[in-house]
Amino acid sequence: MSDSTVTNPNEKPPASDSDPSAASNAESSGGMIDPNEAVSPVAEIAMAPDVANVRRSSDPSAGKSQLTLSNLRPRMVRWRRQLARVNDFEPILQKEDDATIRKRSLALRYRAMAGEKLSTLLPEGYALCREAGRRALSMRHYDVQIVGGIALFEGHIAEMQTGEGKTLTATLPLYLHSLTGKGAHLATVNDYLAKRDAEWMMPLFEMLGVSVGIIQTPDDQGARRKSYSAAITYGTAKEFGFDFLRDRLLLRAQNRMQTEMLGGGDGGFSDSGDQVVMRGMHFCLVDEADSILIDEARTPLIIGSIEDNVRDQIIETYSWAADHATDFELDEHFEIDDETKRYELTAKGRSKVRALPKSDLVRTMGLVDLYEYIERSIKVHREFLLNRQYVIRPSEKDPKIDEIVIVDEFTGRLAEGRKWRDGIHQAIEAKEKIEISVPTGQAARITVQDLFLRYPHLAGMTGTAATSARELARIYRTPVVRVPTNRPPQRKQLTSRVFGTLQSKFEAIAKEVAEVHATGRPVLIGTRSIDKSVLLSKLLDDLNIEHEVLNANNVEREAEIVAAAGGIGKVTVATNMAGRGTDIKLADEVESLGGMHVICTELHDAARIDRQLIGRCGRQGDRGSYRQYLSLDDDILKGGFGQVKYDKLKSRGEATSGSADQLANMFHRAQRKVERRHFRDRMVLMHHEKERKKMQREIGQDPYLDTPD
Ligand SMILES: Nc1ncnc2c1ncn2[C@@H]1O[C@H](COP(=O)(O)OP(=O)(O)OP(=O)(O)O)[C@@H](O)[C@H]1O
Repeated sequence: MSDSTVTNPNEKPPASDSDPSAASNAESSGGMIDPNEAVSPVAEIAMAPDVANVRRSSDPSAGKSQLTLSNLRPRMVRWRRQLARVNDFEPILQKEDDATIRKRSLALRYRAMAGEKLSTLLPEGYALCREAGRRALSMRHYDVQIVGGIALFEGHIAEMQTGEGKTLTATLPLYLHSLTGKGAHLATVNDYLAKRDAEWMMPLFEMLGVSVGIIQTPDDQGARRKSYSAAITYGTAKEFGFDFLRDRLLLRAQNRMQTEMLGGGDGGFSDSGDQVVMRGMHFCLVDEADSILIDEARTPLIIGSIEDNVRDQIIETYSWAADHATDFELDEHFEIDDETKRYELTAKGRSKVRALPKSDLVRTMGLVDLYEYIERSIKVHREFLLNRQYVIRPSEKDPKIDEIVIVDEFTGRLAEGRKWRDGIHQAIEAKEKIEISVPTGQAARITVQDLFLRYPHLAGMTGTAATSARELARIYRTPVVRVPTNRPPQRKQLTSRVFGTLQSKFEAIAKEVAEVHATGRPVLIGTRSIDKSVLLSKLLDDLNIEHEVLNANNVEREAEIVAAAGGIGKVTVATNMAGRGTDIKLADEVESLGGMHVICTELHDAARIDRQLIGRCGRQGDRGSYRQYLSLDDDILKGGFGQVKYDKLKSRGEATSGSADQLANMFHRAQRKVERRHFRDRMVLMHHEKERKKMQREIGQDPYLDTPD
């Protein structure tokens, strides 16, 4: 394919700022409820519809895309000018053949390598990317995507509604930054998405002569090195972090850290044969930025080392505590602090611990430690439930051994390779009577925050950053801008329903599913845990409604289930793994029936997770609707208001028949409380990490390698 049949009549500069047809901010927020909307420091861009895409065959007289501004911030004026320059290139590039496009790309690379500023190369670079997208993928970057791409290049977090094409937008800053030859990384949440997005966008990059590498968890060092040597590398945040740590350990072993730390090293080679895999950190674009930069920021990435000589003693004490955890009664033997959620033994509880039978090994443990083991074990027995927070499955390394795999609350996926901290993971293993993986000491660790702050150029994309805008700006110095949708969203919110108990709520949900199902519209139901997805599935079976269940237990079939979920009459029950990165394509007839209907069965700890699920419908301006179902025994009420108030609400719920929809706001209040608590936790973690690093630097240690447990 060389010459394009599409001509571009855009010859005039874009229209004025005050275009009345510009999409309003309300439209650009997707009509969704955002409790923090009023206070969120998110910059808004308002744009007129990108007529060039729509016009292609139908309206040859349509003018150039117009960008209007909701305010006159200088950066937005600049972005508008840049968009105009990108658009100016379009008619020229469209007339050129593939080889010329590639030559142009090569010329840009030489200019970038010669030191020309990337911002000067942006208009031609983005226009080339757009042209390559149009030819190789049949997707021409919309104007809103170009502006999103400019915001990303300038180190922002771009909030783009779900389904607006973040994958394609990412190609713009990745391509531009790759020109300097220092490597551009795209960090996403899991291997599946890294591979899918890279392979999807590959033809575009190939057309521009840009190499792409993909990092997957099982890759060996050789494969990793090759992927990092590509101009653009897709991978998960976790793998980027582990590779950074492994390289650092290697460099220290080879005594090369000093130069590295002083900035002299370029991550090159060693004499001993072993080589680092990364070639430094230059630019990283973080997909699902809120999830990676905020949710995951709480768990540090750790590489273990050194066998612990008191391992046996520790293992035995975990088992001992697990055997006795249920002997302890709330209030009599232990208390739970409402604010901190800490479990603390009472005087009576402590004396009970002292009186418990103990083996010789357990007896040699300090008493204070024994109290802690018991407190932790009680907590685990009460709060960590099989098939909710975790599943048990044969270990990948050794299938004869079972292991605990965390179900990520935020993504609904199995969080491979992750462990709870502070002995929680081991206490759960003891409770489940499987092999206890006592930590072996840390060789290296890094928090997600530190990892990304090491990139001199950082940007992010997300569907739902508004609620985290302050935090993102504060920690990463990445301002959030909201990019409007290409077409006005048509997603309808139906009134929330509140019920007394989970049972009555689920029955009402099943009824609604049956009603919508009868119209032929596809229905997607999101549940907060695997066991609830199973419960709902049983209810649907009772009503003879054919459906699919998508949860962390059947991840192999995910692609197949998702591909079918938008078909006529399809019903899909999913844990919130369907909330991210899943593009559900609607069958043609579905749009005229009203699009997909999404049912949220519970609020999540963070409002943005709910918004992710809702974002499965009404994508790219499609029609769609959603409804939130709640009940007085929902976990969010316990998290937000504490056990005592929760118990009261629960008993009130048990006495309630029918619905109590007027209480819906209370649930959102509870959610905001939980969000605030998590925010405080993250700030405390950040503060401690900062102090620790400062102290270690003062005594000449490496904060990533010389890590206390
Ligand atoms: N410029 C474009 N032209 C044509 N189709 C597009 C364009 N941009 C995006 N799309 C289509 O929009 C759909 C959504 O894209 P994508 O999966 O990248 O969205 P997303 O923003 O990542 O959504 P989510 O937040 O749900 O992951 C895809 O089917 C893609 O093909």
